[in-house]
Amino acid sequence: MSIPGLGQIAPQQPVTSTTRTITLRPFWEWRFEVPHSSATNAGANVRLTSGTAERDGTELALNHTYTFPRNTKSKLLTYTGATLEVNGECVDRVAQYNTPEESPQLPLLNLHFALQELRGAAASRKPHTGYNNDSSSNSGSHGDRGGSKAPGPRVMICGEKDSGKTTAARTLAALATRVGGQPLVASVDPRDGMLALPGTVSAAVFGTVMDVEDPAAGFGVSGTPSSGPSAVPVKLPMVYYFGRETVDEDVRLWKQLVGKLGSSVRAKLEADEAVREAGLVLDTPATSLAKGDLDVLEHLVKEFDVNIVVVLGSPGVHTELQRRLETQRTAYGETTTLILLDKSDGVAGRDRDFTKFTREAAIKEYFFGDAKRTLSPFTQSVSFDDVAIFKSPDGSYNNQVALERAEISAEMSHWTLAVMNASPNDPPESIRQAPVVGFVAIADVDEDRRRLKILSPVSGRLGNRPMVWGRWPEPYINLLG
Ligand SMILES: Nc1ncnc2c1ncn2[C@@H]1O[C@H](COP(=O)(O)OP(=O)(O)OP(=O)(O)O)[C@@H](O)[C@H]1O
Repeated sequence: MSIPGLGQIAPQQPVTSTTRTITLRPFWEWRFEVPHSSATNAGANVRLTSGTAERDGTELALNHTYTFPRNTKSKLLTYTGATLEVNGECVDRVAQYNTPEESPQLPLLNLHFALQELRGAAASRKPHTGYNNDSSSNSGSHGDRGGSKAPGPRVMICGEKDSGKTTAARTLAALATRVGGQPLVASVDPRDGMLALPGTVSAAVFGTVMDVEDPAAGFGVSGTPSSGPSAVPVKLPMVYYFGRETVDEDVRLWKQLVGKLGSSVRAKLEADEAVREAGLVLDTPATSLAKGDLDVLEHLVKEFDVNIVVVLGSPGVHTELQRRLETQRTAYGETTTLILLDKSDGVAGRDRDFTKFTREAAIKEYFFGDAKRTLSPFTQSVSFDDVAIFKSPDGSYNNQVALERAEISAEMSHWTLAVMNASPNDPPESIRQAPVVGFVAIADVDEDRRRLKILSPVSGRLGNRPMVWGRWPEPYINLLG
């Protein structure tokens, strides 16, 4: 049980240049926030000078200075006790717990150990045979594998907005990776964008350490292959483009894309023994008790063969899901276990300015890199008639109308488009549901000469691949400015 607010000292005012020493006892958390209004742009520098500490499951190296950039809200936690040296601009506080049992981290840690046991059990089962995975199948059509051997745990994390879902998913993945596991991690919350720009759903194998300094703590675009060096081994995500902010803006399309992602996940669990053993961690969109939200979660349980559902801080959602899932079985014949965990009182709320800054920073980082690695994107001037840009016809919510070719217009300026792994001549529906190979940004539109200036992370002809112009994230002004 966590006791909200127990022993916390009042938040400090932003400190600009003094170096401070923070001493943490076991299970204490150093909670910090680097404001996006930080004047210096330098962020906060933190050095672990003794003991051990981690950010969302990934350990910090001793005596290495980490820089947390603007717009980071997070915590460093220690299980053993630690001393930190902190310098730079941040608002921080220490959450103190008299015993480990009071820490909101303990239930998550216990969950990790329980998952490790299930992974061990999966390893002792032989992989199943005879299941013919159809990766082109759509939602719900993945068949019964009752006779086959189940993979390791498929854990879905759900809860209300700002309940700590993504942090829990990242921590469980990092802890599994630390003991040599290679779990799949999937995010179907288009607001976040895991290892990809917002507006997407994605999945990747996490078999290596995450980037502690990333504002998204290893889920950001800096963790993917780029033309520059990388601080940590990159992950290779499977990405599908939704192009909307919330699921309810186009439930049908979201379900189709989740179906594609589910097929990719099943194929990966099937093909790779280490991944099969470690299973899946699934991060979900924020949920209320509304019927539509619960339908979304139920859909995910089926699509990803979820056998463990973790509900953070919402007894109502827990009870309702329990009722809905009681009689259901996974494709491996398993029942689904529901676990209700307290929401940590440390989870930070994020207002619209914060999330907008985060999105814009992700887009900028995708093309230009960050303080640690500068990328040099390519700018190409192309005739509009030599590229294939698709969009949904205006007003066509819930996907009743197929994609159509976009007409050139100044409105395209500064939008980010998804480049699809398809041919421009494919049917619009196939284009829409194709995997994403990358993103480009429209830097300028010349309607008179029918030319576009397009920014892309790599060189290469753009006409070979169709591009999709969504409705979200909003255009990022002045990428080249
Ligand atoms: N114990 C903590 N101390 C300080 N910050 C925390 C703590 N736990 C989580 N955070 C931060 O709080 C913010 C929200 O957490 P998180 O993204 O995990 O919530 P979420 O439920 O996934 O949010 P959403 O509903 O928007 O998807 C993040 O910036 C995260 O790093």
